[in-house]
Amino acid sequence: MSDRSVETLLHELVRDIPDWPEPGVTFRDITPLLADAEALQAVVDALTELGRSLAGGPIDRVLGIEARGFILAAPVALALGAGFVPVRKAGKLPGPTYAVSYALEYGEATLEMHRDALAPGDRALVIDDVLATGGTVAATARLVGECGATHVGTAVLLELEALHGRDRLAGMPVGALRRL
Ligand SMILES: O=P(O)(O)OC[C@H]1O[C@H](OP(=O)(O)OP(=O)(O)O)[C@H](O)[C@@H]1O
Ligand SMILES: Nc1ncnc2[nH]cnc12
Repeated sequence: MSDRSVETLLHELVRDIPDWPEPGVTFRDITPLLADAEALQAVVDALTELGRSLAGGPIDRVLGIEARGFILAAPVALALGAGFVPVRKAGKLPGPTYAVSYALEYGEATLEMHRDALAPGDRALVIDDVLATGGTVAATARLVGECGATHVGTAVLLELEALHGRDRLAGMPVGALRRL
């Protein structure tokens, strides 16, 4: 366990990259945080607890969103004793999928999930690194709904409040370890 709080770790170890991937965007780079063993353990523990409290009940599957979400969601799934489900960018999953297209802070994307990844009634927790415009989480919640499963919550490291993602996710249980 780190002596530094999760808030402090996120402050110290997430680095701002100005004008990347395009002018006007300040990219929040989590790679220094991932490279610090204590910090990585601390944020995985904190996301696990946040996810548990958002869900307020059983969690059958933890969904990780490609690519940075994968890194955090798999250890959270292990900690919760739940299975892991990858939500991938278009064209990467081999089986029949559901697909949803959405807009990002920088550009557009399509997310896919295997149709049989969740059974009707499954309770799914979503884990990602950054909540920005909310498009990614909204698309993922739609994929969960397509399976007849329940989105019990989304937990992220960072919420970029200026982009008002939470407005788009009204009514969904969403939590962030740090708000910027
Ligand atoms: O709230 P939004 O505006 O939808 O943005 C948040 C998403 O943007 C980033 O993913 P990106 O598509 O850049 O993928 P990456 O993890 O592969 O870098 C980030 O990891 C979130 O998934
Ligand atoms: N500014 C940002 N930094 C890192 N990831 C992001 N995803 C969307 N906007 C982002």
